Amino acid sequence: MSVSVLGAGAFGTALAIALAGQGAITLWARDAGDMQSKRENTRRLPDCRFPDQLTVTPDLDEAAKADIILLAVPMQQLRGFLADNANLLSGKALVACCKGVELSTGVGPIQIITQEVPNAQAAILTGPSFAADIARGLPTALTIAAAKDNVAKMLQEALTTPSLRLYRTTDTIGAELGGALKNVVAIACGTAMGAGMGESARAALMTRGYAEMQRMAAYRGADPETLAGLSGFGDLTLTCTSEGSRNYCLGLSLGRGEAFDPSTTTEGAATAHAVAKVAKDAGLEMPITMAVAGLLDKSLDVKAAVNSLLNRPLKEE
Ligand SMILES: NC(=O)C1=CN([C@@H]2O[C@H](COP(=O)(O)OP(=O)(O)OC[C@H]3O[C@@H](n4cnc5c(N)ncnc54)[C@H](O)[C@@H]3O)[C@@H](O)[C@H]2O)C=CC1
Ligand SMILES: O=C(CO)COP(=O)(O)O
Repeated sequence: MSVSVLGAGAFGTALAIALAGQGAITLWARDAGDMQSKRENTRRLPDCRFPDQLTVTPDLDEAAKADIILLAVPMQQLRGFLADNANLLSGKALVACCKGVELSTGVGPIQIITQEVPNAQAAILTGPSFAADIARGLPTALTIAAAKDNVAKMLQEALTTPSLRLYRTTDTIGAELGGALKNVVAIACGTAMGAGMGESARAALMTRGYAEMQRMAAYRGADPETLAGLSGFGDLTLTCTSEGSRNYCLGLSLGRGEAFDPSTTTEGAATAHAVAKVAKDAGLEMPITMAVAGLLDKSLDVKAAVNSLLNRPLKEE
């Protein structure tokens, strides 16, 4: 099975490096020139040299010939990218590698793939992993989800490496929501830590944030067990506790009242607004998500956000 990665940000580049150990792999980049000459993605993933089996190309027609295509463009760009290239991608196994909920529609990557490239086999690769860890070959475990188990199994076998271990599930909704929603909680946790609220506050936010994730997942028909796995609990743990996470760092900046580089990919920001809308329309209680959305659009300051959580009516856990 041939594999290509479309999108050469930190994660796409890291996956291409990791999978190059298994055989030839193509990485498509809009701006391939520098990477072709330097054999490194100096901008997004410095100090990780490309193996010989990795070919970087700006030619999408060439890259799209592979049987398995990993889609590593950011979440809010996914639909436009697929719509522009639907003919090239028709009939392929398309694996979303992005995490989030679409701002304009409230849906996740699997539904976007299904809508834009109807006869593709849609899947998602998600779970706790920093790009630099994967590129360096550090031990990592991820979830691969596809609606049909035979597709999930085929992808699990094709994309597992000696250091990257994939678990499979057919619960695509649970897998994509786990990865999407943990980023919103990471922003909340970063904010708490940045504002000096302490480790106990972070633990409370992680736990009650997880309860919100479970609530949204149940509403969307996911299996709660999926959220207890790598995509969900696993990714929540990583992203809410490490400055390696851009979403957590966005929160740190909010908590400290500092500026944050707007060009940084922080999927949790758009997802917070998307999920807040879905929750409001559905009557779901997601107060942490609402507080994060309020912090981001500046309708709440940190003090008001904390008060909005602490002053809620007392309830059973
Ligand atoms: N960086 C990480 O450690 C991890 C990232 N992810 C997910 O991977 C996705 C991508 O994130 P990163 O690679 O880290 O972001 P990044 O900011 O490093 O790179 C994004 C890349 O997407 C490209 N891009 C943007 N719009 C595009 C379009 N319309 N067509 C083609 N290319 C386009 C940009 O040129 C850039 O190379 C996100 O959803 C993120 O949540 C998942 C796990 C780990
Ligand atoms: O998804 C990630 C880890 O699993 C990466 O997190 P950030 O996008 O917050 O950097």
